[in-house]
Amino acid sequence: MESTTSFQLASKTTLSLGPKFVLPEDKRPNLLQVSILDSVPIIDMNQEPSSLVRNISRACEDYGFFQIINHGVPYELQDRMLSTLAEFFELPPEEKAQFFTTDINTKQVRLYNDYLKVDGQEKVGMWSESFLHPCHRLDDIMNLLPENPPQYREVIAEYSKAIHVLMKRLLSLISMGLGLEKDSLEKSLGAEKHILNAHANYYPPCPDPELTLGLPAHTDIGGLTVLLQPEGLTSLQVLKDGEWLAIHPIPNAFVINLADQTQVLSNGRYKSVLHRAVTNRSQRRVSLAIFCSPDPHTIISPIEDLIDEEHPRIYHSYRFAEFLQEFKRQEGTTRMVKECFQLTL
Ligand SMILES: O=C(O)CCC(=O)C(=O)O
Ligand SMILES: [Fe+2]
Repeated sequence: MESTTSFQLASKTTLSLGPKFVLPEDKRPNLLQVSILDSVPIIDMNQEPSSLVRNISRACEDYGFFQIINHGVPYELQDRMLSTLAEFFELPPEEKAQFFTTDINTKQVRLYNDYLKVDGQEKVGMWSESFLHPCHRLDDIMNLLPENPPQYREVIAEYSKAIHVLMKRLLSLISMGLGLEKDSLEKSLGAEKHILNAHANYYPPCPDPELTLGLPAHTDIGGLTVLLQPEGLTSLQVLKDGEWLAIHPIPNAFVINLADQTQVLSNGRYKSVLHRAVTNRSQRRVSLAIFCSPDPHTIISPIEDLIDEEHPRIYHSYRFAEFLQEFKRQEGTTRMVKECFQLTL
């Protein structure tokens, strides 16, 4: 068994912030500088189709992030999903240990503690645990998923099915916003071959949120992300014009963000932006991101209809497996993966 269980979040008591978790000054969150004046748009999915497309398109261009309400996924299911995840993360460490791994190449189901390399070497652990696994075509991997809590497999199956429907609807609205056929983005992400991954995050209460981060600044690498965050705790922040903006949770809403492949497919018109999670002193927080990504064999290339004299091609074509390889190579850094596939103009 690997010795990666150093961060024992199963404990409900306040953990001490050992030096392993303290970021150097220039990497700390600087919470007083987070803007409270602006946040990302809130979009009602029940509005008239042409204004819905227009509002989503504007949010994609200006922020790369938005929240949606009236999306059709039952509130009760969201609640059940988050409490099931909390139960999982709070299992005794011995029971969770079977999922801990640092093997990012072969393990499909992974529990891990994210980190940043400081000065290119030393690892500073993030104040979180993350649990990642595929959540589509679940029959193929069901036996690898937790048996405890006993409802885990059933709840994740029901939840991801509902999110998959929502994801397809969002992809078609985003395609229309780009002036494309409604199935264009989904097709470009490999049509039926696309993959859904569940990325659950657990942030215990933190004795000093100024010294550490829950998740470091990153962009998501797939095509589109649907994030469920709990009510009452503001933790997610997004970078806009060099400033961090907080995304306050709204009851019964999802946070939607564009990920790297959509930035490339849209030839840079829609942005996949940096975001991070900060910690809080008082309560544990659980969030769940569902990533929709291409299969590793899918060729990703800016969509031809979005390239013209005024908008010359920014990225070259690549197999998604190459992107994943570069992503892994940059582990522990504030990754700049899509930049490696940019054409030098
Ligand atoms: O916990 C959050 O709000 C952020 C999660 C996130 O960015 C991710 O899972 O990629
Ligand atoms: Fe993310």
